[in-house]
Amino acid sequence: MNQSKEQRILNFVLQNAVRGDPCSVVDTIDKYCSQKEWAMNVGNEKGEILDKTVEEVNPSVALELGTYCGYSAVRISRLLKAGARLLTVEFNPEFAAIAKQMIEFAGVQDKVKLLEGPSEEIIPQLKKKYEVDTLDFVFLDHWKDRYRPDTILLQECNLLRKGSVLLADNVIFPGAPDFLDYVRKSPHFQCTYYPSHLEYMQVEDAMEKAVFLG
Ligand SMILES: O=C(CSCCNC(=O)c1cc(-c2ccc(F)cc2)cc(O)c1O)c1ccc(O)c(O)c1
Ligand SMILES: [Mg+2]
Repeated sequence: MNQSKEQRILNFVLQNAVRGDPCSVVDTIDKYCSQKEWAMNVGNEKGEILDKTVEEVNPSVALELGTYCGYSAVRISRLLKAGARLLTVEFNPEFAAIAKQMIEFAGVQDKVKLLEGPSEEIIPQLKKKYEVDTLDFVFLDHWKDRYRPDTILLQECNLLRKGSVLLADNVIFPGAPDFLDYVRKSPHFQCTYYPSHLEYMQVEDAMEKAVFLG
């Protein structure tokens, strides 16, 4: 049976990146996806905005919605301090299987917990089943029409505290207009807009940071 694009990306990493070196995994995925096959990783340009935000927050507990092949899970976890952890949620079992192997090859498996299932089911389980008190950082990169409902769900589940930082990918392309409208109009969020480009393309995109004010 012919391989999926995601399997081809993983194979390219297994054959060309350095095992246990997260930076080489990130660079190798970017090399493949910019030269061979486009894929919906956050990419290096928006990845640098992600890096700066993670370094600024220095989270003990981080959540990612939308793992895909594990590119941003590796990118985020390489910056986490000792003892900090990333919970990453993936809906698609094929993507989750690829991401698991990517995370293990990068050597960050001790920092990353991959949760398979829809975000709307997993978010309400975070406190009791995954022993989360509150989240310091949330990276939204899953279905774009889930950003707004899941942001509301995070608040309803008391998973945000004063200063919790949300960072959303693709707020311009494919776009998350209802999320932007919600956080920018809400008195509970302080928002910052970061213009950028769609990964590996010269198409306009952007990221939005929304800090929870309590
Ligand atoms: O992961 C998923 C769904 S697939 C990934 C979503 N991401 C995108 O759709 C995505 C798409 C594009 C893009 C696509 C076509 C273009 F022509 C141009 C751009 C770019 C991105 O950067 C993206 O992130 C999930 C669903 C439900 C859950 O509850 C859950 O936890 C996870
Ligand atoms: Mg994205």
